[in-house]
Amino acid sequence: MSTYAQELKATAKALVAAGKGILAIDESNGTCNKRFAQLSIPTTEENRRAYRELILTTPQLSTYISGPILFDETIRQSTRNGKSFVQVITEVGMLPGIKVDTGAKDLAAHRDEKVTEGLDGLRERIAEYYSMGARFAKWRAVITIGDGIPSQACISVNAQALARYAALCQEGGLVPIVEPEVLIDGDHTLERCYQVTDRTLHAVFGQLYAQGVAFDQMILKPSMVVAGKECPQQPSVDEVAEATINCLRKNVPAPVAGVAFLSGGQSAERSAAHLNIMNARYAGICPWPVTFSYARAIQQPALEHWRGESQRVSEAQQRLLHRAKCNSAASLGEYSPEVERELALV
Ligand SMILES: O=P(O)(O)OC[C@H]1O[C@](O)(COP(=O)(O)O)[C@@H](O)[C@@H]1O
Repeated sequence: MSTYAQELKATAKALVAAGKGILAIDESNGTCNKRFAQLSIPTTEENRRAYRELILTTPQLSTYISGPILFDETIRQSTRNGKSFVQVITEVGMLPGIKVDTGAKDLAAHRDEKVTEGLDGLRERIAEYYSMGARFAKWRAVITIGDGIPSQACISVNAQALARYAALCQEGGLVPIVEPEVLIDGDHTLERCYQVTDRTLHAVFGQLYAQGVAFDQMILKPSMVVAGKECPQQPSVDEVAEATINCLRKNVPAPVAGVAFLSGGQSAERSAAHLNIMNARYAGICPWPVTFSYARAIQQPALEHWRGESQRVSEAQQRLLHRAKCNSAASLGEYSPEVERELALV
C-alpha cells in the first residue's frame, strides 16, 4: 500500500465531488499552438501564459471545477503580477494537476498506431511535481480505429504503460488519471467504437490490477462510445449515453474513485448533453461518480472570443465559466436548454 493511501483517496474523492469536474488545460505546446494558429493568435510562450492566466483567474471557477490539469510549461508559470499559477489554484481551493506523459509517438512495426511515451525518469519527475504542489497527474493513450486496427499489440503496450504510470503516481503521492482515448476520427459505427472501447478498457483494467494499482485512488478518463466523425449513421444522444454506460459498467471495477470523460472533438453542447443523460438516467446503477475532464468542450468558446486580445479577457472568462456551469449541471443530470441559454442573459 502506498504511504500516501489516505491522501490519495481523499484527493480522488475531491476531484469528482458532486457537481464538480476537472478542467483539462494541459495541451502540450504543439497542441496549444495548433489551437492558437487556427484563430491567428501568435504562438508565443507569453500568449500561452496569458491564456492560462485568463482561465485560472476566472472568478467562481472553483464552484464547478475541482482542479485544472496543467502542462509542464504552465506549472512553472505565474500571473502577470507574479503569483505562481499553483498558488492561484490552491488559494481558491482547487487541486493542481499535471500531465506527465511526453506524447503519443508512432508505434514501431504498426502503421497508423501510437504508443504514449514518458516512463523514463518518471519517478523523479513525479517527486518534483509533488514538491511543486501537484496532487494528481494525467497520462493519455491513443487508440485509433481503422482498417484492421487497433491491433492487440497497440492496446497491450498502451495498457501496460498506463498501469506503470499509475503505479508510479500512487507511489509518489499523485492520483493518476488514466486516459485511454479511442479516437473519434474515421467512419466507424457506434457498435465498432463499443467493441474497441470494450477491448481497450478490459486490457487497461487487467494491467492496472496486475501491476497493483489501487482502484479507489485513481480516476478513469475515457472517451464516450460514439460513432466516428465521418460515419453517415450518427447515433442519438440517448444511444451514446446508453452504449457508454453499458461499456463502463462491464469493465470498470466498482471501487474506482470516479469516471471523468474527455470531450474528444465533440461539440460543447453535445458533450454536455451526453454527460447529462448518463447522470439523469443511469446514476442509480453506476457505482462511481460520472463527470467531465474536458479541454475543448469547456475552453473553445472562451478561446474563440479572446483571440489574444487583452480587452476581451473578462467576456472570455464569462464564456469559460458558462461552459463549466453547464457541465457541472450535466454531472448532476440537471443540464437543460435553460441552463445553456443563461449566457445570453449575462
Ligand atoms: O495532444 P496533447 O497535447 O497531449 O493534448 C491532448 C488533449 O486531450 C485531452 O486529453 C482531452 O481533451 P479534449 O477534451 O479536448 O478531447 C486534454 O487533456 C489534452 O489537452
